[in-house]
Amino acid sequence: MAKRVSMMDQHLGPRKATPARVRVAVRLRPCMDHEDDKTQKLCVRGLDSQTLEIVNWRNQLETMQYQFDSFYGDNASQREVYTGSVCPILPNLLIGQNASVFAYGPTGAGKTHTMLGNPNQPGVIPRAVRDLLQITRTAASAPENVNWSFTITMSYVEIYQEKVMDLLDPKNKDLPIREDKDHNILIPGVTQKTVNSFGDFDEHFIPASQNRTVASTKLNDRSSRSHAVLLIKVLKSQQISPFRQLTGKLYLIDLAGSEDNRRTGNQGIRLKESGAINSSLFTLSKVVDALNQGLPRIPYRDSKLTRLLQDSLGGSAHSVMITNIAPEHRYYFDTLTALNFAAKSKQIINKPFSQETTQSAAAHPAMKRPREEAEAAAAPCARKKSKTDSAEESPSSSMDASVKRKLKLASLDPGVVERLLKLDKILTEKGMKESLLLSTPKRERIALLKKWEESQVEIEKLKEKQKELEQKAMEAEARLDRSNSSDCNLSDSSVNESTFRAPLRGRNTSTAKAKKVLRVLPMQVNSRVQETMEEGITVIEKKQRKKQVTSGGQENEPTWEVNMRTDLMESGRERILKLLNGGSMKELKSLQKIGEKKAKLIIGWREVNGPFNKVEDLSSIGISAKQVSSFLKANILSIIAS
Ligand SMILES: Nc1ncnc2c1ncn2[C@@H]1O[C@H](COP(=O)(O)OP(=O)(O)OP(=O)(O)O)[C@@H](O)[C@H]1O
Repeated sequence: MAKRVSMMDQHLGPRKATPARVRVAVRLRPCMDHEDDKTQKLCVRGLDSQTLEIVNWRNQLETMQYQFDSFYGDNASQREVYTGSVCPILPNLLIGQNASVFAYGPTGAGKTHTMLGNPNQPGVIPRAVRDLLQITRTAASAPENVNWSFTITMSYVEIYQEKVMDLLDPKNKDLPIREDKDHNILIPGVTQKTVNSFGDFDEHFIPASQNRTVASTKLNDRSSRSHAVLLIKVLKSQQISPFRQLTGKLYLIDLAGSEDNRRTGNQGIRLKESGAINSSLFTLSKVVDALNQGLPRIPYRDSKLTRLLQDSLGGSAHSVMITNIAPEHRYYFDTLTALNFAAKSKQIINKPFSQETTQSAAAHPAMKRPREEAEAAAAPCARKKSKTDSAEESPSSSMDASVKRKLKLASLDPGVVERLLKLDKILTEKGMKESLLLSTPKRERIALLKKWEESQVEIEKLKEKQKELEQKAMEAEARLDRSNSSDCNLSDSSVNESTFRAPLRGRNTSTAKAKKVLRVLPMQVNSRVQETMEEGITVIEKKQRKKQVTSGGQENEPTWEVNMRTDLMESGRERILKLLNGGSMKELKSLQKIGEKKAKLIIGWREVNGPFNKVEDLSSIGISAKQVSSFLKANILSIIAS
């Protein structure tokens, strides 16, 4: 669970201080004009390490003075700027606080030079990364951090024409910017690379920088056409319970310069880019004004730039703004605007807090036993970030990856594998090879296919065997019927077994184990008595007094009389009575000649009057004596047979 720890709560000595103001530094670039013109055209000069003056355009004989946290003159080195303004905020990252450094100023004033520099004069970005690596290494070896580990990751994006583009993976275009419940600004889906050494950083950063949109204008040969944002995350994780995690984020931002298009000579796409740049910088200025005036609504959402800087301006970060200015007279109004913006920005108060989370012991990887790890890996939706590359908050990509990694195919049902194979076929046909569900190593896939084929053969064999058994059962039955008919010389009008309901209905020709079957065989008209398979039971066809012919001209079916041993009759009667008094609806319905309606009547009667004393009491619910008698006979036969 994430929790905010305010600076007041931390007992951090000097850092226990009050909310942090945005620190503003101004850097004056050297004059780039010809030597001869220099003195005449300069409009700004430094007075000390914090103060500078600029000519008052209303009165050339006057100057206006500005004071900032730091002022770096035209001969200040990259190292001075870095150590004076950026280096002091880096330790905050190790205690889970955010920091941001952004270079602001008109086009051609030296923002990219300050942030990036060149191989001979490295700027803020390479210096900060190098120092962070060093600081975390030192911290990791300190005795108080013996149970902590440190991880550094990087993401790099540009905001080009109001679109967030992933410079580490240019395919990732127009990424969203979101805010989590703790008001942290996130870029879901942005590429994140782990940085273990400066070599790692170079490897990712250099090609990514080449992806940044740069073009030539009349004021700058290599003018940035976008705002570039490098995000460095420092994760400090406790390796023992309670597994605290501190996440500090450092934003290093090289803003595009404000442009006066009468002087840049921009046209077409350059003009469009310039429009987007100026509009986002105008929103930035509105945000600063709103913060200074304490307005209830700060228009962060009016541009992608301000949305991304929400943490840094009036938010949770320790922020440093380096305002770059140019000394040449032709830049006068740009410089004045930049200085005024810087002056009002320094009044902004941020409220840094530590971003700390704790993981339950069970959830921490160190506490997972191998089996739990395997289970976590097998869970299709489980999210596990790769050690080197990952996408921040990217549900779809991580889901795809986890499905590929975590489908434990060897343990899948062959039917599932078959369906997956079919799906893969469809995906392949649609050209979506990267989404294949069975993207597992070839060896494993072949083994699975083999297993699946074997299962199919096994299923076929079982089906064949079942057919054979059914055939045999039918033949045996036919043989029995033939022998019965020859022995008894019986007619086709034999009593159908279906006359006996549920208890006898269990006869299944396909089951190998034959059920006990009662065969009631009709006698011939001459009243021969047939002993049934059950000892003591005889079934006799009643002598027909007269051949009855129905109105339809059909002969009536013969009726039958069952003679049974008295003791069998009595025990059957007892069992039926027991059923009548205690049987459920379903059990009652399983009795011969009892349907739903009668079963309901039986239950209702016994609820009101108590148990039946004898089966004949069924007459109380409207069953005639004759019906009771045939009910008894039919059911006694069924019960004996079952
Ligand atoms: N302090 C400095 N020392 C030496 N050269 C500098 C300094 N600052 C800027 N320059 C040079 O000035 C030129 C313009 O600088 P840069 O490209 O950094 O400007 P920018 O503010 O980033 O412009 P844009 O907004 O158009 O991208 C570059 O050639 C750069 O090397």
